[in-house]
Amino acid sequence: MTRPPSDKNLTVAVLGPLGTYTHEAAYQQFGPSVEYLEKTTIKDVFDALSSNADLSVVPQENSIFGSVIETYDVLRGADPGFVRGEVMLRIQHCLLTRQGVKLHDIQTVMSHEQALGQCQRFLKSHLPLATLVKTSSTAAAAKTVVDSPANCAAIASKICVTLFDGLTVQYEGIQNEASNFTRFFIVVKDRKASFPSLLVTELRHALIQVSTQTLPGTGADISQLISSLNLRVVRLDRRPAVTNVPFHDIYLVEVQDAERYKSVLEWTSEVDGAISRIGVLGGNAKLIGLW
Ligand SMILES: O=C(O)C(=O)C[C@]1(C(=O)O)C=C[C@@H](O)C=C1
Repeated sequence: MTRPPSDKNLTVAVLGPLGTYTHEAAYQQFGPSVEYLEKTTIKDVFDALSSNADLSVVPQENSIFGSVIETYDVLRGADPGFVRGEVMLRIQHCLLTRQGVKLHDIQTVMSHEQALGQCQRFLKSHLPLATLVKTSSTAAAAKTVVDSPANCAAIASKICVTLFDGLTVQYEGIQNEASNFTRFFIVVKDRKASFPSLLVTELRHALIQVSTQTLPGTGADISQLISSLNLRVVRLDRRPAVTNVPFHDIYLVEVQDAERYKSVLEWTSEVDGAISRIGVLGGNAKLIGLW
């Protein structure tokens, strides 16, 4: 492992523009002394690890709307980066418009698909006829509303009102449930990449890509592969493998066991052992996170 960069020199890629929840989550973890790189899409945030970012922060799952598909679509790939930490953020969505706009004027509501999904109930009851437009992020929607016709609104964080001139909060806390949290992953380039010591945790998590042989009927099936890990599975996501074999999937298996594995060394060797067992059974497994 190379020497960890000092916090002052750290560059952290986030979904932009500034004002997104991803930026807020990264700021909660790393504060004002690091440099934030604003990227247009979640894929771009991951890709920044191959150019100028030391770390990337990406949304992983929301407590109302579930897994963030764009993130898992990168995590299922050949070079997905390596998860080294997590941050949890409370999400309070607001309906933002230009000043002077009334609720009945609104015909278009823009936001990231996660935010539109988390606010479905409000949209159905207050703006049932509005056209919903997906944007690359919540803050991108807020920024667009500033220069759009008055009948446009955005779902975004209240912070956007202070960042983009001319916006006002029409409604606050419009998500389906008062309690709303998004969990974010902190990602580095690969397992060998350095990471700040503040990310060393007691959580004992690992994230593993698992898939069966592509030819049906050869090798162990997915339930045998996952049970051969012999680790406590806490999350399971599945995405198509995007090969020419239809319905061949990649499973993203998150395991955790802080109770049983007190030392990092013991945990790491247990996870590495579990991955080799999958290979012995004829499956494919790749470690893509350890924190
Ligand atoms: O658009 C943003 O503000 C983001 O940071 C993305 C994102 C997500 O993809 O889940 C992050 C947190 C909220 O759940 C809504 C949107």
